[in-house]
Amino acid sequence: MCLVCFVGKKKRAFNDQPFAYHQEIELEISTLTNLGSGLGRVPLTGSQLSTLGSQLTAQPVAGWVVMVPFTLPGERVRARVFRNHKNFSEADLVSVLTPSPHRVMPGCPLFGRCGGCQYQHLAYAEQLAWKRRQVAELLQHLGGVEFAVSPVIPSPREYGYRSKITPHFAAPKAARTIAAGSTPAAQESSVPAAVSTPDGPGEARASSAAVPDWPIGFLRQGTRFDIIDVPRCPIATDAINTRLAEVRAELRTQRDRYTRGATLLLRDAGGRVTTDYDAVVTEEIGVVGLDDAGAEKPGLTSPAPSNRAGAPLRLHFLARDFFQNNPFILPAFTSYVREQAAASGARFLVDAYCGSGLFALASASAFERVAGVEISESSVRFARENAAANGITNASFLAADAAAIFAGLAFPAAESVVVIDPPRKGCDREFLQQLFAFGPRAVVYVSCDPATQMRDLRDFLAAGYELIAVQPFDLFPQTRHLECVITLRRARG
Ligand SMILES: C[S@@+](CC[C@H](N)C(=O)[O-])C[C@H]1O[C@@H](n2cnc3c(N)ncnc32)[C@H](O)[C@@H]1O
Repeated sequence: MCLVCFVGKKKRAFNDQPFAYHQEIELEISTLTNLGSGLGRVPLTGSQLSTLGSQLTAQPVAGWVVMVPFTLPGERVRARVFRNHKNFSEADLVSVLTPSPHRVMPGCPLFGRCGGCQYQHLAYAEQLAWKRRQVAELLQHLGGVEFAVSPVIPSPREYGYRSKITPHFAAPKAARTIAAGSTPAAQESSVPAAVSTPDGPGEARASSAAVPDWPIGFLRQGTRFDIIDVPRCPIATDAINTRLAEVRAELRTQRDRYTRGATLLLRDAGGRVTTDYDAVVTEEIGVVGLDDAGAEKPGLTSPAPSNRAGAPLRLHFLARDFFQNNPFILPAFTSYVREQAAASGARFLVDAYCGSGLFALASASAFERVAGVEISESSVRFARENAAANGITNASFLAADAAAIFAGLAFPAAESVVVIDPPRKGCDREFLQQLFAFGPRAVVYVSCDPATQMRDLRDFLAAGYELIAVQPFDLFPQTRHLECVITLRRARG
């Protein structure tokens, strides 16, 4: 049998093997994927196996893989299949039959419908444990090494930490009155019915009636174009949420002026929120690495970075440019990078992909000289200004592709450490070739995508570097994202 279902705006034949469209199945969730979805296996019957026939690349010995977002390891769930792939199926959660002891009430009424968060239903300590495990698995599968991963350093704030959000809206004319769960995309993957409690429908279903006809918010879970209205985002700072309410009200009064969709920026720097992409904002990396009793927080072995005069770093940058989005963890994060770099015994530091100078300036007091490279000219302009404004005189910055830093670099390789913090796609080949040709004594590789980081790790190992430390940081609580810092030392060559 072949149904036709909607995928985005195109009609596509539904592959009904091994499950029919919207067939309900029961399964036990065994693990979480890197995308934050629960994964379980369902034994197939002999006739299902023979119908699948040549489609199978391998016999699903342990059972057919089914991904069910918003479920947790150890849970038994009922799920509704909405897509079959070659080797796995995707299904929506219908109900949790046996809940995990780690299931908690999500902090956001839109959890499960908004595509932004994946883990609000999982106790924070367990989020950290799973993220650590995922780094270990990526190390093994993509990096090709078994190595002890340190416990994930938590964010001081589990909610209210994000200092930047970018909500979207479509052209008002294109927007139409929709009922949650009734759009084509939502038909394809309907809203999970029970993301909060095992037997309760949760807010997601309860609030399905009132949907504004001009949503301003984030992408709906499981879609690429459908925007869900988000009046408040609990992972963003309070200041952002206050401003968000004002911005949304202003937009709605001027609705007729918009002929196209757009993406808004709300950037909180020290409690002041701007929506102007070209505004100059300031972030202070305060000395907040101590808990209320004055003890150091786990993971911090020295005070947060400061300039040579001992004052906290104050960094300026353009609101549109890159800056880390969780300022509360930055003292621990930048201290760790500086300590790892300094522990190599190097006298010189290169900060590749340096943005407005975060790691170079936070580490400058531990080195004779630091040099940064960054492709964004405005970020480099601010990195230079930030050095001067913080009284840092041993830092220089180059506006160029990262690979360009090595030509003419006056630092001796044997006395140098390179900090790398590339975009999600990881390091460019050209950059790695130049880096290996230079051959610094150590590398501290910071990444917001451990998958590309572990892919690059193979090249480091092949080039004669050995892995010294793997330290994840949770910059993004309630989401599947994490930051990982790996330290490498030159072993030979
Ligand atoms: C993840 S951010 C890190 C920025 C900085 N380390 C920080 O933490 O604030 C990556 C940076 O790499 C820059 N970038 C992207 N491609 C680059 C390239 N080919 N060469 C140099 N910088 C690049 C981006 O502009 C961005 O500022």
